[in-house]
Amino acid sequence: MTKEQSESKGDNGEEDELKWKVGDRVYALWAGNNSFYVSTIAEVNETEKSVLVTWDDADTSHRKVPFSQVMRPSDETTAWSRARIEKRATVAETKNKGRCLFTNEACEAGSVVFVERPLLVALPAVAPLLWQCLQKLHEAAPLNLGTVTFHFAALVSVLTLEKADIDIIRDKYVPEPDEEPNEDVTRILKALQDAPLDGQSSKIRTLDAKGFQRLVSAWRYNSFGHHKEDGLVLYNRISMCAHSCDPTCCWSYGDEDAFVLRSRMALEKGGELTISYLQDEDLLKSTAVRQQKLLNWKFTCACPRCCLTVDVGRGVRCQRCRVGVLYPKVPSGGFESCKVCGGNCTPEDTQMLLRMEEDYVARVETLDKKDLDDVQIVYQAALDIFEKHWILYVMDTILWEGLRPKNIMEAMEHQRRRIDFHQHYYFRPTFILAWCHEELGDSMAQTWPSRKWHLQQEFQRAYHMLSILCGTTHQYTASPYHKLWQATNSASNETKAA
Ligand SMILES: C[S@@+](CC[C@H](N)C(=O)[O-])C[C@H]1O[C@@H](n2cnc3c(N)ncnc32)[C@H](O)[C@@H]1O
Repeated sequence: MTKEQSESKGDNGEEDELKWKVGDRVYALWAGNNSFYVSTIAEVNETEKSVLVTWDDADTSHRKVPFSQVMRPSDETTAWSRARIEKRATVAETKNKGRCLFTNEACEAGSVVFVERPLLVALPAVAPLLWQCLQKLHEAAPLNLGTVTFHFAALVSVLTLEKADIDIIRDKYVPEPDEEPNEDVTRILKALQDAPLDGQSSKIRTLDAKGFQRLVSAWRYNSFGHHKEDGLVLYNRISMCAHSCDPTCCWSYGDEDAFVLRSRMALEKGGELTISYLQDEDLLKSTAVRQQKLLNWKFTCACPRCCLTVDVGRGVRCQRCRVGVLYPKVPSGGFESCKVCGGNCTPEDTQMLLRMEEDYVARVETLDKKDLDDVQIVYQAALDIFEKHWILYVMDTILWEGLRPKNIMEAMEHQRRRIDFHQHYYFRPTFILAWCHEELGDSMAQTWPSRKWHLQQEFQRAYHMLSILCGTTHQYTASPYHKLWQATNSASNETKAA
C-alpha cells in the first residue's frame, strides 16, 4: 500500500510522500479483518509513522494505523500518472503470448495494481454526424463486424488524437500487421468523401485505407465495450494484459471511465497480470466452449485451466452405479473410470454420452427464458444424465431468475446449486459468486428472517468477495455490508469483523 499513498505529480514521475493531517478523511486498514474503512484522522505521529483514526462507525478498536495502511479516498478511483503506472507494472515479450504485463511488486488479494485513464473513449456523442453516417451505411448493408463501433472508434482516433497517441494505437496488437483494407473499410472511406462531417472531413478524406484498416483492427483486438453506452474504450497499459481463464486480476470502473486493475489473488513480485477477455458467466463454461469463444481474439488459450487434462465442468452420471460422476478427459474425449463402482464407459456409452451432451448444449442455447415450464422439462431430463455440468448451471440461472418472483423456495434451491457448481468448477472470487451469495441472503431474509446466522453468512461472503473485486469502498461492496449490519443489528466490532 505504500506506493498508493504517494501523491502523483503528473506524468514526470515525481512522487511525494503524502503528509497526513488531523481531520483528513481517509481509508484506513482495520486490523480486525484487514479491510479498508472510512475514517477521520484524529492524531498524526510522525516519529512512529502512524495515525490514530476515528472510524465512521464509532468502533474503538484498532485505531492506530501505520502510514502504509492509510489511503486517500480517491486513490482507488482516480487515474494514476503514466510514470506511476510504469513503476508498478512492466511490459515484457513472452514466448507464446506476445507482449504481456507483470507486476513490479508483490500484491495482496484485492489490492489496486494501478488505475489507468482511457487513451480514448469513442462514444457517439464525440462525433454524432459521423456516427449517423456509419449507422446508415450499416443499415443499408451490414458491416462484417456486425457493428459500426470499431470503424467509428478508428475514425474518432484520427479526428481527436495527437499523432503520438494515434501511434500508440497503431502499435497495439493486430493479428496481421500488413493487412490490406477490406471491403468495409474501402466502402466507408468512399462514402465519407462527400458526407457532411462538421468541418472535420479533411482529416478523414486524406486518411489512407491501409492505415484506417490497421486502426480498426487495433480497436477490434484491444478495446473494451463502454459500460454505459454503445461505444468503445481503449487503454494503453491494460491492452498489454493477456487473457487467462483463471485471471490473476479483475477490474472495475473508476472516475471518468478509469480502469481500476486489482489483484484477484495474492501475487509475487514479477507475477503476471492477467484479466479475462470473457465474461464471468463464460468462465463457468467448459474448456472447449471457452476456447471457441477466445478464437475471436485469434489464439488458443493455454492458461492453467485450459491445460487441465480432465474437464470437471462436464460431469455425467455413471451409467452403471448411478452414483459416481464421470468427467471427460481432454482432448481425447473418453471418460475417466467411476470412482464409486470402478466401472469404465464402453466406447458405445462414451459416444452416446458425448452425443447427448452436444444435443443438450444446443437445446439449452435456444431455450426461451420466459418459458419456464419448458426449461423445467429440459432441466429435469438433463439431471438424469448430467451432474456438475455447466449446462445445468445455465439452467439453474434461468430458473433462479424466473422463479424468484413466483416461488422463492424453489428458486433458492437453484441459487444454491449455482453456488455449488461455481465453487466446484472455479472457486475464485467473481462478481457472479458474490452476487449469488448476496441474493441468497436477500431471499433468506424474506423467507426465514429469524435465521440470522444464515443471512450473516451469505452477506459476509458477498462482502468479502466484493472487497477483493472492487474494494471496500465501492457501492457494490457497501450493499452487502449494510445488509450485514442490519442483520446483526449492531454497530459494534462484530459487524466489521464479519
Ligand atoms: C489485447 S492483446 C494483448 C497484448 C499482445 N500480447 C501484444 O503483444 O500486444 C490480445 C492478444 O494477445 C495474445 N494473447 C492474449 N492472451 C493470450 C493467451 N492466454 N494465450 C495466447 N495468446 C494470448 C493474443 O494474440 C491476443 O489476440
